[in-house]
Amino acid sequence: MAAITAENLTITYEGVPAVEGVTFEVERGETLLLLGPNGAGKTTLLKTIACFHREYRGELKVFDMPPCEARELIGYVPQSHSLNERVPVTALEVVAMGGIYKRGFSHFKIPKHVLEKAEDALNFVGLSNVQGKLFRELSGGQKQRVLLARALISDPKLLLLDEPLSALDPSARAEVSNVLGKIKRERGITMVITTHDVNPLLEIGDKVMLINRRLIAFGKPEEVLRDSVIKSVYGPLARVIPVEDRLFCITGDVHLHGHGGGGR
Ligand SMILES: Nc1ncnc2c1ncn2[C@@H]1O[C@H](COP(=O)(O)OP(=O)(O)OP(=O)(O)O)[C@@H](O)[C@H]1O
Repeated sequence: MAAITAENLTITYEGVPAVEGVTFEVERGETLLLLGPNGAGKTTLLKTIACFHREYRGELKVFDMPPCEARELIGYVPQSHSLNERVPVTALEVVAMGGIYKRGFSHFKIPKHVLEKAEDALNFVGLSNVQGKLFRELSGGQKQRVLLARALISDPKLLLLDEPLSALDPSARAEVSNVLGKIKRERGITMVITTHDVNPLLEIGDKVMLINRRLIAFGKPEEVLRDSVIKSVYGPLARVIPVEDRLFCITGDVHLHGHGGGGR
């Protein structure tokens, strides 16, 4: 059974399509990198898989169920800067909240077993040393790892991550990519990761999907990341450069940060 199946999927906002006629499948345990320019429909597709947005036609199944029936199996990791940071919560409390909401607790007393799971999750992402620190005082890379821990606490079978590397410096990007690799290797969780910059994630991506409202290309990284495909979406300056045994994809402004850095 596939983790995600979409067939002729069209997603609309008040009747206007943001994603149109998309067909693809993600196998269990696979990591899919979802790539596309601004406004291509990446977040819309992710939110629809997560059951946050429900206006679609065509077929969409998550573990063979409609997305809203599969919610307990799905972890969603938003962009870290989309969180309200005025509330003074600690890293540990942010992680524990992932367990509380899923289990339907209505009051803000975190049960001991949830706190223990939160500690384990923070340990898994390498952040046990900051558990008592305020979330808003953490670095960008630490915040993103806390959000990963929060999603992991409810043992999801599918993790949906919206631009987990955006607004991070190269060393923080490497930190977060390493944790994503660990989640894939040690937990075997299926992941869909939206990104403008595919380069730091290529090591963990089994498949790449390029969309621009419609599906442009879907397949293994070396099948999708080809000059002609990238140029068709990002224009003539975009290109794919083979560097030793890996690919480097330049889709916009050129920022080369050395090995594992990001060209966009
Ligand atoms: N709540 C909404 N209501 C109406 N239209 C929306 C809404 N959210 C997104 N859209 C539109 O849907 C299209 C796809 O947007 P989406 O945010 O999914 O793209 P994206 O690929 O994630 O873009 P970015 O990389 O800039 O985040 C855009 O045209 C956008 O304006």
